[in-house]
Amino acid sequence: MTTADPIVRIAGLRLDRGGRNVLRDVDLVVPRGQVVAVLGPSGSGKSTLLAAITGELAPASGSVEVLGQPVPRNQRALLELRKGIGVLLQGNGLLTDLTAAENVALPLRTHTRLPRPVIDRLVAMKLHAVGLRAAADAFPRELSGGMARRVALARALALDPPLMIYDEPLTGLDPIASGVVMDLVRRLNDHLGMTSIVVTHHVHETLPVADHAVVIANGGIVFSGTPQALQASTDPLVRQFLDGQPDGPIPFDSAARHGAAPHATEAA
Ligand SMILES: Nc1ncnc2c1ncn2[C@@H]1O[C@H](COP(=O)(O)OP(=O)(O)OP(=O)(O)O)[C@@H](O)[C@H]1O
Repeated sequence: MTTADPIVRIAGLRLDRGGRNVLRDVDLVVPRGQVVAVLGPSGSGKSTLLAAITGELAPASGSVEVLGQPVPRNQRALLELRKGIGVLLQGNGLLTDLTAAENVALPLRTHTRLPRPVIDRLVAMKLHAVGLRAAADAFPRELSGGMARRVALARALALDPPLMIYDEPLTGLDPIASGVVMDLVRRLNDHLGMTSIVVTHHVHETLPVADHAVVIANGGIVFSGTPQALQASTDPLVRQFLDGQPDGPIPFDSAARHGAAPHATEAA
């Protein structure tokens, strides 16, 4: 892979879940170094798109290339690729009986054979990067929601992944903590030379730090462009989502539009 190659290249992608089509005709290129916001209403398929990028979900058709290679179906090759993808999930996933430092050390212990002093040093660096070096010995229950999210971020960064994926990084955070996390997303992306994909419905907190925005609705990408172009869009679909209007071209029950029965797990 050369430095000019995109980090993610998706072409003609169709994704199905539970026998139902969720996304179709998706084309997306994420250039190296960018922060790309993937926006869209609940249930539009944002997490489904992430699942295709991390190889959890195989395409029904089309192609997904990540870090210069088609996402492998072979488990061993997939695990290798995933070492290059840091993922921050909305639930944090911190282990409650381990300290912040021990949580951050986990991926290093699992995936490397580095000696203990080197791991300790790397953990201190990652905690420092998220402004939490002083909290190294704290347990997750002793941290605020924003601090716990930053520890989870430090853990996702542990193996220096070239690609970071954030799935709803602001869920449950107050406006101040949200600002801190989004600022970190941008600064870490630039300082550590990463590329970031941020899936969220927190439009107003995310657009200021994004280089590019994509809006998913009604089974596909309905907007792709700069945050400025998104804010200026007059497309009724985009406006309905941005302005939070209940009535418009995005149906309340998006499954109904596809002519299939809503899935049992569909969010209310
Ligand atoms: N494992 C699954 N099996 C069947 N259907 C699924 C599965 N996961 C998601 N879906 C369906 O796929 C559609 C898209 O879901 P997805 O979670 O990707 O949306 P989302 O945009 O990430 O939503 P949210 O913002 O609420 O997290 C929904 O209709 C959902 O019910």
